Amino acid sequence: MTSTDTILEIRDLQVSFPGPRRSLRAPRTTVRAVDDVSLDVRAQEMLALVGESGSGKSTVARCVLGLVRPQAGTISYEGRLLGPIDKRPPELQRAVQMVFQDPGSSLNPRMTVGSIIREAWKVHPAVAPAGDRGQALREVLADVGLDGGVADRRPSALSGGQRQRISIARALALRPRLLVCDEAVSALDVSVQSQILRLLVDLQKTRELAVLFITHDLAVVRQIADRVAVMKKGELVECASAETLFTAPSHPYTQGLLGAAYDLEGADVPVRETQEQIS
Ligand SMILES: Nc1ncnc2c1ncn2[C@@H]1O[C@H](COP(=O)(O)OP(=O)(O)OP(=O)(O)O)[C@@H](O)[C@H]1O
Repeated sequence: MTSTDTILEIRDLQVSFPGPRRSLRAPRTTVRAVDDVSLDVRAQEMLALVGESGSGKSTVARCVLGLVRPQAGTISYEGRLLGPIDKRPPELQRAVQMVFQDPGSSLNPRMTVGSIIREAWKVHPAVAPAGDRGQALREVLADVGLDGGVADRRPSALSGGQRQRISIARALALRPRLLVCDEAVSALDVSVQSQILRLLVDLQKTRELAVLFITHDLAVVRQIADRVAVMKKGELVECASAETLFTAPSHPYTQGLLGAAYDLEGADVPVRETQEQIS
C-alpha cells in the first residue's frame, strides 16, 4: 500500500442530534452535527480536520470509531463497511484506534500503566501472545519515549505529557493502521504539546500510520498536516494539501479562519518544513 491509497472512505455522512426546545411547549429542535460529509483519509498521511467549536469534527471522529451511528452515509476501511464498534470484526476494531484529548479522564486512575496497556491485549490476544507481553509492553513504552519503569505507576503519578504518551501507547499496542486524535494536544502546555506532536509525526512515519488529527488550532495544523479538511456548521467546506490551504485557501470560510490566525497578506507560511521545527 502506498501513501496515495485511500484507507478510509467517508461518504455522504449525516448525523443529527436532538437540540434544545425554543420554549417549554415547543417540540425539540434538531442539531445537524454532520451534514453530508464525504472525505477520504489516505494511507500514511496526517490529515487534519479543522473548524471552530461545534462544527462537527468530533462527531465525524466518533462515527469513524463506531461510537455514534450516523442517520445516513457510509464509512469504509479499505473497502469494508465500518458499523458500530460492537458489530465490527476484531481486526477492524483494532485497525482504527483513538487518542483522546484528556488522558486524565480516559485512563483508569485505579490501574497501573502496565495493566492499562495489557488490557488492550486481553481483548485482542493475537496481537501480543501471552508469553511475549512483558517485552511487547517495554517496546511500546519505548516507542512513545517512556522508560519501562512507568509500567508500575498509576496515571496520577505522571505528568500530563507522560499521560498522553500512555494514551498513544495504549492505541499503538493494538498495531492500528489509522489513529484518530481528537484534540490530542489541546490540554497540554505549549512546550509539551510540541514534544507530543513530534512524537506523533515520528510514529506516523515509522509505523506507517494514517492519522486523522482533529483540532481547532491552526498553528498545530501548520506544523504537522499533509492535508487539511475544513468543517463549518456540519459541512465540509474545503479539503486541500496543507501547502495549498495555508497559501491559497479557496473557501471564504477558510480564508476567514486563516485571516483570524495569521496575516496572510504577503505572509511566508512554512508548512511542515522539517520535523526540527517541532521542538
Ligand atoms: N451527544 C450529543 N447530543 C446532542 N448534541 C450533540 C451531541 N454531540 C454533539 N452535539 C452537537 O453537535 C454539534 C457538533 O458537535 P461536535 O462536538 O461534533 O463539534 P466539534 O467541532 O468537535 O466541536 P468542539 O471542538 O467544541 O468539540 C454541536 O452543535 C454539538 O452541540
